[in-house]
Amino acid sequence: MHSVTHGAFKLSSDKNRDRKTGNRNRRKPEVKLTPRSPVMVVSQPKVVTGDHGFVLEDVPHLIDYITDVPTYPNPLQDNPAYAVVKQYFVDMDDTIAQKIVVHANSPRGTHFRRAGPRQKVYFKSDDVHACIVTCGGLCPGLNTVIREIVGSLHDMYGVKRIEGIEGGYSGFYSRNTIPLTPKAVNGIHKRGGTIIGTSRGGYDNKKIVNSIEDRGINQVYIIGGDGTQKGASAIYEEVRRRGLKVAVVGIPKTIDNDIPVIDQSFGFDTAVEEAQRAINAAHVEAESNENCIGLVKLMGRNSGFIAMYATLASRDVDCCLIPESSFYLEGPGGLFEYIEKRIKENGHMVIVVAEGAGQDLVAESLRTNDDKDASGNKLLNDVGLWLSQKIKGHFKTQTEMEINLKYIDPTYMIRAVPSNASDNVYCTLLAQSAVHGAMAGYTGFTVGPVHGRECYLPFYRITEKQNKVVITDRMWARMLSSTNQPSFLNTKDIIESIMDEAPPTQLLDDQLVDNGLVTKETTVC
Ligand SMILES: Nc1ncnc2c1ncn2[C@@H]1O[C@H](COP(=O)(O)OP(=O)(O)O)[C@@H](O)[C@H]1O
Ligand SMILES: O=P(O)(O)OC[C@H]1O[C@](O)(COP(=O)(O)O)[C@@H](O)[C@@H]1O
Ligand SMILES: [Mg+2]
Repeated sequence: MHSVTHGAFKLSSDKNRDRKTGNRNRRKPEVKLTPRSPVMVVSQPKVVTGDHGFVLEDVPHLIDYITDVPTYPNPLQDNPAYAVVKQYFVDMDDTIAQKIVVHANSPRGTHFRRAGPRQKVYFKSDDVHACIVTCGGLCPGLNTVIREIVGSLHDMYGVKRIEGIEGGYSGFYSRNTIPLTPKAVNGIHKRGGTIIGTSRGGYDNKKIVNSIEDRGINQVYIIGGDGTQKGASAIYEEVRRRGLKVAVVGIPKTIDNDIPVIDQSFGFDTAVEEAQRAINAAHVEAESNENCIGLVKLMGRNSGFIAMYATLASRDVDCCLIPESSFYLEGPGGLFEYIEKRIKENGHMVIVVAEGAGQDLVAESLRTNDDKDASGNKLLNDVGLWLSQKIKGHFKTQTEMEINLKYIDPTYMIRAVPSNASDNVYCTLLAQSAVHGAMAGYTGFTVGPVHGRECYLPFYRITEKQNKVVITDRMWARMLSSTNQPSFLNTKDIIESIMDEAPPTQLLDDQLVDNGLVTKETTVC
């Protein structure tokens, strides 16, 4: 293990040791490449340690691989709007704790670098040539993030050259760019979608970095979900391998809220709010018709957050089905039994199903579908349609009860709306933090709030796993108690859920040390 000092901390890096388990040669931050991309050397995580089990999972900086990068005073110091803020610039040693529920003897645990403007910047305003790209599925707030990146670069740092890459990653090498000026982006936050377009697939690492190099771009803002961030990480690695002075910044986007570590993703709040309209409609239909079931399908490929939060918010939902919690239809404790009971008691019911729920059951009765989208994401069977048919079939053939079923699929309508007020504010903070980070010379990072504070996170922290609803957690229990639905849980599900979800920060101090995640060395400030 070798260590170097970095600010007030000590930077430890053991190339052969797994950062989390401490086992040798078992785990390295994963950068998956498309088959066409050649194997690439992945830079080591910057893990910094301090007193009392303090660990900083730091992000790369241009000076990590380029020597003699000149610095300049931050132009914000002359900005009248910010001059009044007491201590506007972020202290170099400010970090944010990942875990805030602690005991008296808890180690200080994992921290992330606090986002925000720094005293020194590593780009002269006139030299900045920035670009923005949006990739993957739509999400409310994309236009707000674009608008606010342009605004922050222009108004705070006096940057004039900002371009939009058209139509996602492939736009880097197959399309013209779109000039983005404050005037061009004025008012776009009131529109859904993305003014620069998006796409799945088309990721070609070498061609993208060639395009960045050829165009003389030196700040790249990449807005997208888990797939996009894996691509962004590989772009950063290639930029670094070529020794380019280019800041590569990710801004996590996912309507499904499936990105880990950050509090929540932009657009999620809007999606939950918009889902209420569909649930209300289902409830009105269900209440007004005899023995009626209102069934609503919501987005959530692998994570059921939208369904869970929309259910909790609405209070009209009798059953919520999500990918993380398997369910079954027939027999005691099954869905059909519960529906019969609710209809007999209430005369109506509302079911919310996330699109990724029950895919194993659907695959059993439909032709197995192994199709993938252009990005390699598995295409899902329509669980809403399948469930409608199953419920109708059951009541027709197995019971005396006649039921009505109204199926509502608002999925794309929810995704296409503009972001609400709270998401707009959130997107503004994300964009400003991203710009401050790039101007300060940080690179190879993504930005997001951890316990309400904007942080710079290394790419691997948000791509190594997906954020999922923990069905042994209090939130799911709150949801179950609000609907009174069966839990459909068996012991195996509970054990699997606990094994999957135990976060590394729950480790105790000694375990952290034993596992080689931190060293016992401390640094003299
Ligand atoms: N493992 C990966 N490595 C590099 N690029 C990827 C990877 N996965 C997806 N991409 C690219 O990222 C973009 C968006 O990915 P996608 O999965 O469709 O959406 P999202 O980023 O929202 O999850 C696509 O252009 C896709 O080709
Ligand atoms: O039909 P499309 O546009 O490919 O996307 C549908 C998928 O996109 C999502 O809205 C978001 O997925 P991404 O975060 O991967 O973009 C999923 O909820 C949904 O399954
Ligand atoms: Mg995705």
